[in-house]
Parts: sequence; structure tokens; C-alpha cells
Amino acid sequence: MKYMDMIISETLRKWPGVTATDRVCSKPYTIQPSNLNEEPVHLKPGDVIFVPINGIQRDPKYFPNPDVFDPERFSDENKGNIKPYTYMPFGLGPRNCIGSRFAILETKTIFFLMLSKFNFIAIEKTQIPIKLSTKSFSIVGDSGMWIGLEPRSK
Ligand code: HEM
Repeated sequence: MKYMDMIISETLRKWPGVTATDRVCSKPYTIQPSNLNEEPVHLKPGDVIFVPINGIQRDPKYFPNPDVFDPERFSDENKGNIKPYTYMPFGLGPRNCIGSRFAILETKTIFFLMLSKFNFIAIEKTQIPIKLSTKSFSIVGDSGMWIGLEPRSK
């Protein structure tokens, strides 16, 4: 199941189901500029901060060639190179997703059963590359997500 684990991790990097999360600031904090033309940002208690999970996980600074689907990023040899706090499909810290292990187990079970019976194939309605909807907060296809199931011959 190691390779399936790598596939699921990379899918959640490139296409995180939850594209952003938020936090409420509890004490004053200043984000220092990282470029010459930027001003410091002063945060006050009560300010709400959006953490763009999708943007961070597609940032070439953290994931080279971010648009390439490459499960090897999560191999035993490579996963140690991922910088802390740059991969967060289930959020981070004490309020991270309580259902993450269940979600991964469920995904693996479904894929194991489906792949043992069917090949997943592109059909006429499958959009390659997929065009994403601009009307949804989550990552969904503009005209749905279509895939064909072909029974596997024994
Ligand atoms: C692939 C599936 C899922 C994804 C990508 C996902 C993602 C997330 C993310 C990003 C957060 C916010 C965490 C943070 O801000 O640090 C979250 C919170 C949460 N998720 Fe999930 N989730 C998934 C499945 C589930 C499932 C299956 C359950 C329940 C069975 C669940 C229950 C929760 C709950 C209760 C919270 C709020 C936790 C808190 O505020 O302490 N999630 N999830």
C-alpha cells in the first residue's frame, strides 16, 4: 500500500479538497516583508487570517514543478525534503482535521476495491486537462469529473 499512500499524498498536494483554512489572531504579531516593495503587516488580536493551502502546496519554492503530478515527492527517500508547514491538506496544529486518518483509510479501501474490479479509463466526457470551476470554493471540474470504469478481465 506504500505506492497508493504516495499517490493519495500527491493528489492531496496538487488537488487539496479543502483549499484554505483560517485562524483568529490571539496576540499582536508582525509579518515582516520578504520583498523590497512590501510593507510589514501588523496583525491584531481578533484578526482573521486565511491560510491558502492550495497556493502553498503549488508554490515552486516548496514543490519544484508544482503542476507535475509526481508521487515520488512522498517516497521514503524524498519526503524528508518537504519543509514543515508547506504540506497541509488536513490543516496543521491542535485544530487539524480530526477525520484525516479515517478519510485516508476510506479512500484506500474504496480504491482497493474499485481497482480490483475495474480499470479507470478516459471517456469522451473526460476533460484533459480538467477545467476547474470558478464558482466553487472547493476544487471541482467546470463540467463535473467524468471517468469510465472498464471491468477487468480475469
Ligand atoms: C480527504 C478528506 C478530508 C480533508 C481534505 C479534510 C480537510 C480538513 C481541513 C483542511 C481542516 C481544517 C484543519 C485546520 O484548520 O488546521 C479540517 C477540519 C476538520 N475535519 Fe476534515 N477533512 C477531510 C475529511 C474529514 C472527515 C472524514 C471527517 C470526519 C469524519 C472530518 C472532520 C473534520 C473536523 C471535525 C474538523 C474540525 C477540527 C477542529 O476544528 O478541531 N474531516 N478538515
